[in-house]
Amino acid sequence: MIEFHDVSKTFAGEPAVSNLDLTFAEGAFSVLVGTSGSGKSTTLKMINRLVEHDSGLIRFAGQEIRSLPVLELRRRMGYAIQSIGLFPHWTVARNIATVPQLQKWSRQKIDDRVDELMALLGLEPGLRERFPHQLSGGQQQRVGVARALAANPEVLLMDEPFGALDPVTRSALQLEMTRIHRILGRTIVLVTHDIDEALRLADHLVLMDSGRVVQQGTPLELLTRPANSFVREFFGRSELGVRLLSLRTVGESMRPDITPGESPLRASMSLRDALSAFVSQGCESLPVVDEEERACGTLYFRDLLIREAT
Ligand SMILES: Nc1ncnc2c1ncn2[C@@H]1O[C@H](COP(=O)(O)OP(=O)(O)OP(=O)(O)O)[C@@H](O)[C@H]1O
Repeated sequence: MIEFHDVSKTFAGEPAVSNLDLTFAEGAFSVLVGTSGSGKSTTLKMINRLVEHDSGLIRFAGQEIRSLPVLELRRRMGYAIQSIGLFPHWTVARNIATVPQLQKWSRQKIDDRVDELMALLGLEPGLRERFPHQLSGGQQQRVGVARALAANPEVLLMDEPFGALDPVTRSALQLEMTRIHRILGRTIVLVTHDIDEALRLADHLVLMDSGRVVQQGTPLELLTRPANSFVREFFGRSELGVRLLSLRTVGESMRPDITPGESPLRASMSLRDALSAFVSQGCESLPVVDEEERACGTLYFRDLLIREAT
């Protein structure tokens, strides 16, 4: 869907990103993670040409992005950022409808789309005519995401979209994003410096440092097969997430589908023990049995990393 070939960018002679080779697959939830100043935002902004790359090639749906008119490119990509940028004197409904209005959709189609997106993002219909300052931070972020999705973009680009939120609201919105991604199957590229957020959301995780990709792959690959000591130490800091896993059971997090497989987990086991089983077996899902050894569901590795906001 989006490919980078040997892409570099410097600002005033200082390299911001160097020789990036990346593929963001269609329908995948890709997450760029790394320390401050590692080049994550620059990478994201090069996709919609808010930042122009100096060298190399970036393709979107097979076409070199510079061969597309910049407005067309941006119309095909939703963009949601931490500072939200809602228009303060516009209602929630009008903010969400920004792009459809520019594209001159009919009033009815816009109204229907606003209703649909508010429901999708868990925004009460009563908030429709409110102004941004009359919303909580979490509600504002939801409106920002709804606006980015309004015109059915092929790609959703998100730059620290939950950065300013308290941990509980942040966790709730992360959960919403995984649900929305599952429903819409849209290609998402998200930037964060939060390790637990990255592990929870990503299908494809890209770890950056000093403008370079240090390692990319599934979260499980990066956790279990770190390419070097930097990767190991970086994820070592997510110990807190692992500790939290010991508070919850497999039964609470499994899905009801029954899948065949050896070495099943017990529903009463803690997620921390389940994590050890995933790591030692190097697989993405494991069957679950109840106390009578009857198959009762499947635990997916990625669901381990989604914490409920309770
Ligand atoms: N417009 C700009 N002008 C000059 N330098 C810039 C500009 N944008 C980014 N940089 C520099 O490029 C490097 C990469 O910045 P970038 O914002 O991509 O990093 P980041 O990983 O997203 O960091 P953070 O998590 O702190 O936002 C940094 O050294 C930054 O100072």
